Formats: sequence, structure tokens, C-alpha cells
Amino acid sequence: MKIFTAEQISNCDQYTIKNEPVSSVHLMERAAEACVEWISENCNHHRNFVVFCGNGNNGGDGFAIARMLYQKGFDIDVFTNTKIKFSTDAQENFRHIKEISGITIREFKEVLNYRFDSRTVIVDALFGTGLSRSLNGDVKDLVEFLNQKKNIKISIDLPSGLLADTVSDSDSVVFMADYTLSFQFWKKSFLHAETGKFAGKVEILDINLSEDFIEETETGDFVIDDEVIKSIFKIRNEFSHKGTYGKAAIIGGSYGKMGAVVLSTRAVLKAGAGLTFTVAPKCGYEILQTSDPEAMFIEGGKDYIENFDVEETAVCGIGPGLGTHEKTAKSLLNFLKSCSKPLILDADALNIIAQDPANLNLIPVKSIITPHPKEFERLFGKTENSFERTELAKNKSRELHIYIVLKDHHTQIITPEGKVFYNITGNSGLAKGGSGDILTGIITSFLAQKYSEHEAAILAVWFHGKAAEFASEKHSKESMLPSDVIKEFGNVFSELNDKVQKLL
Ligand SMILES: NC(=O)C1=CN([C@@H]2O[C@H](COP(=O)(O)OP(=O)(O)OC[C@H]3O[C@@H](n4cnc5c(N)ncnc54)[C@H](O)[C@@H]3O)[C@@H](O)[C@H]2O)[C@H](O)CC1
Ligand SMILES: [K+]
Repeated sequence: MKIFTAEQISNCDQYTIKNEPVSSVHLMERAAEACVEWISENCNHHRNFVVFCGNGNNGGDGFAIARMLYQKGFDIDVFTNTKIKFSTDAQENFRHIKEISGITIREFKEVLNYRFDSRTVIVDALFGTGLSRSLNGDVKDLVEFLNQKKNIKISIDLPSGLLADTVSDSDSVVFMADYTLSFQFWKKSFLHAETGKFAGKVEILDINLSEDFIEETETGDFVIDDEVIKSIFKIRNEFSHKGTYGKAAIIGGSYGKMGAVVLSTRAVLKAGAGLTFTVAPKCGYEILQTSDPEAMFIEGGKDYIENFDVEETAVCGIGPGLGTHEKTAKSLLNFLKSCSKPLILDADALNIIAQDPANLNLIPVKSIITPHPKEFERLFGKTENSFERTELAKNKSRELHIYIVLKDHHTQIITPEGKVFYNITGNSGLAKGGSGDILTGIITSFLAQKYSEHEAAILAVWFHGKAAEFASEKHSKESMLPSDVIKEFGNVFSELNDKVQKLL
């Protein structure tokens, strides 16, 4: 799914109005209906809603939602500011709601005397994509006041105070939503840590904006949705042999960090590679042969790796548990100098490279590197916030012609063309040592199976998150282990096969 800026969304809105054609107030009706349908389906414990409406079209949505919820039998109160001029469509919906005697309309300042029942849901329809600056004055006070309430909070389109495309000043006040019902598109600010925390659980509601506009309008930012995944995943060919699915090698491990290669190798195996090797120090021989008997062991050193050479045709994932011993570092850098095929570089491989900025140029083109924010900082330097980090990653991906998998809650895959793919699978159960080792294994496995670098990185990140969702259902986010995530790979493949299977 394409991610558009607030300006592009507004253009899409206008294009739809003109070309569908549909009146703008009817489009607002459609948006409100989508919200009300979601609320009716999902809200089983609450009958009272208090809706806060601004003066723009977000407020217009709020009035329409309030009216429709009332017609469905919910108890509704509305707060607004009648002293400021409404937009045309908000005015029209304000007029409709005034005619309903069962809905009381109050001024914002009356909120201080309002009795919030614990079962009242607060709906924020103050500002949406039209917000151009931080909240101030009365509305800022109002949002601060509402944020202190323990009630469930739902934002319409965007939490008020949040900008769609960028980070606000750190002292800005933003409505703290439990749920955000957003129209048609993911907004970039939902996907970054500093801003996404205000949106709570995001639901994207289809309001049938123009497909032509969406198709024709260029963007560099995407969310990895089912369509993206279906276009990448290939069903396993029945007329195949182990050679069809390639050779993969995990190179890593050092004394005390052998678990990382065990997990990474197991992830390669369970993600479907044809032949799997592990290059590890001798001290890991028994551990690896016992834990991952399907993989072949290649001795790369005694207590740490000194030799990175594996079979020419194997795809190499380097770094899990590798350590940064000076001899390991030296031989890794020598290996990089002589290597022209794309590699997957993770963890200590990145930490070794980060020791000297000149090493960055040794990374073979089209390689996939998988830094977490701290590793990214060591490689490329500090940034003010995660939006700037992504921009820096785009520059570096272009400059070095590599793929950067920037690991985060919404991991981003940044391509050498400067495109950004945001992942929306996964959960905080992955915030544990070992999760990254698994991801490296999955990418290595998919690349060995002849997915392109672009496809392997995107599919693997999505796949890793999906497996984590299955694991958390069984074990909880707290208790699930990376090895539980690997055990769910089969379920993820079943889901993938179901997605692309031609049904009779
Ligand atoms: N995108 C769609 O397809 C649809 C969107 N809908 C809804 O419309 C809003 C966007 O509406 P818009 O009128 O452009 O903006 P807002 O309602 O967000 O209000 C902006 C309003 O407020 C002024 N303003 C901006 N910043 C501030 C501030 N910090 N303090 C005070 N006032 C501010 C600004 O000048 C405007 O007058 C979108 O989010 C959807 O909810 C449609 O209903 C359906 C289709
Ligand atoms: K809002």
C-alpha cells in the first residue's frame, strides 16, 4: 500500500470528488459510515460516546459519526466550538445534528463540568490531516484534559495534534488514542516510534478513494500489505530437488555466543533452503551438530572465526554471535575485499565494519544489512529522530547501493532506489535477544531460494513478524522465545500458500 503525504491525500480526496463523481459531503458520509460500522462491530461494552468536533472536515466527520451512532441507539454527547466558522461540510453536518433533540451540543469549555462515566468512549474528531501546526490555546488545554481521562479513546483519521508526515516538536500536545480509525491510507507518523505511540491500534478503513489517482500518484513510501506479499511469494515447485532451493551458509558464532548461530541456522532450514551450512568455530561443533543436525558444519576457526570462505555458490549470512575478535575482524574485512556477491550482514559483522567508515565501501553492492538503531548509529552516525534516521538510511542505501533493513517496531526496508517499505507484522514479543539472528536466517534462506534481494528482504521481514504473531497467541508476548517463533514458520507458510493458491 502506498503511503501518501497529507497534501497528496487531500489531492486524492479532491480527485475522487471530481472524477467519481461524488459530492464532498457524501464522501464525508462514507467516511463516517466506515467508522460507525467499525465501532458497532468492535465496541461491545460501551453505549455512551462523547464526540469532540473541530471546525474543519475532521470535525465534520465527528458530527456525522455522532448522528449515525445516535441512530444506532448509542447515547451521544457532542462538544465543539461554535464561535469559530465551520468548513462547509462540517457546517452541514453540524446543522443536521442540531436538529436531533436527543443529542446535547456543548461548548468545549463546558467539559470541565461534564461527568465522564467510566463506560463513556471519548471520540476525537478535532483535527485530522489539515493540521498545520502544533496545538495551542484552548484546544491544547482540552486535549491535555482529555488525555488525563482513563476512558477508551478513539481518534478519527489522526490523533489530534499529530502531523501525518513528520514529527512534531517534542513538547507538542497530542491526543493519546487507544484506537485510530484512519481513512484509506497509513500515515507515515503512525509508523515511527516518536509519533506512532499516540495512535494506539491503527485500523485503516477503506472509503473508496479513486483507484486511478492512487495508481498514478508517485510515492517512495509503502506499507507491506497482503498485495505486496502475494506479488512476491512463490509456491514451491513439485518438480524440484534440493538444488532448486539453493545453498545457504550462516557464518558466525564464538565462545559463549553459539546460540545465535544455532537459531540463525535453524531459521534458514525452517524457511526452506535446499542445503544449509554453518561456518562456526570448532568450539561450536557439537552444539551445532546436535541442535541443527540438518545443517553441515564447516570449521571456521578454533574459538573464533578466522576463515570466511565457503562454497562459491552459497548465499552467506554473516554476523550472528560472530564476536569482534581482532583476527575475526581482519579476516572479515579481507573476505569483503575479495567478495563480489551480495551478502547478508548483521550484528557483529556490522560492528566490525563500523570500526572504520572506510569499511562501508567494502560491502558488496546489493548486500542486505540488518542494523538495529544502535548498530545503524555506529555505522552511519547519530540523527535527531527516527524520521531523520530513515532519510539518512535512504541516502546511504543509494550511495552504497545496498539494502538496509532498519530494525524497529515497524522495521523498514530501504532499497538502493531510496524506496522505503514499512512492515506492520510482529509485536513486542520480538524485543528479545535472538530475534535478529532468526531474521538473518530467514533473509539468507529466501535469497538462497532465488528470491531477489528486494523480495527476500521484504518477504523475510513480513514473515518474521507474522511468525511472531502466531507465537504470541500461544505463549504471550512476554513469554515467547525466538525458538517459539521458528516453530511457527510452518503456519506462516500455510497462510502464505492459502493466500496465493488458485481456488477451484
Ligand atoms: N482524506 C479524505 O479522503 C477525507 C477526509 N475527510 C476528513 O477531513 C479531514 C481533513 O479536513 P481539513 O478540513 O482539511 O482539516 P482538519 O479538519 O484537520 O482541520 C484543519 C482546520 O483547522 C485549522 N488548523 C490547522 N492547524 C491548527 C491548529 N494547530 N490549531 C488551530 N487550528 C488549526 C486549519 O486551518 C483548518 O481550518 C481528514 O483528516 C478527514 O478526517 C473527509 O471527511 C472524508 C474524506
Ligand atoms: K482526529
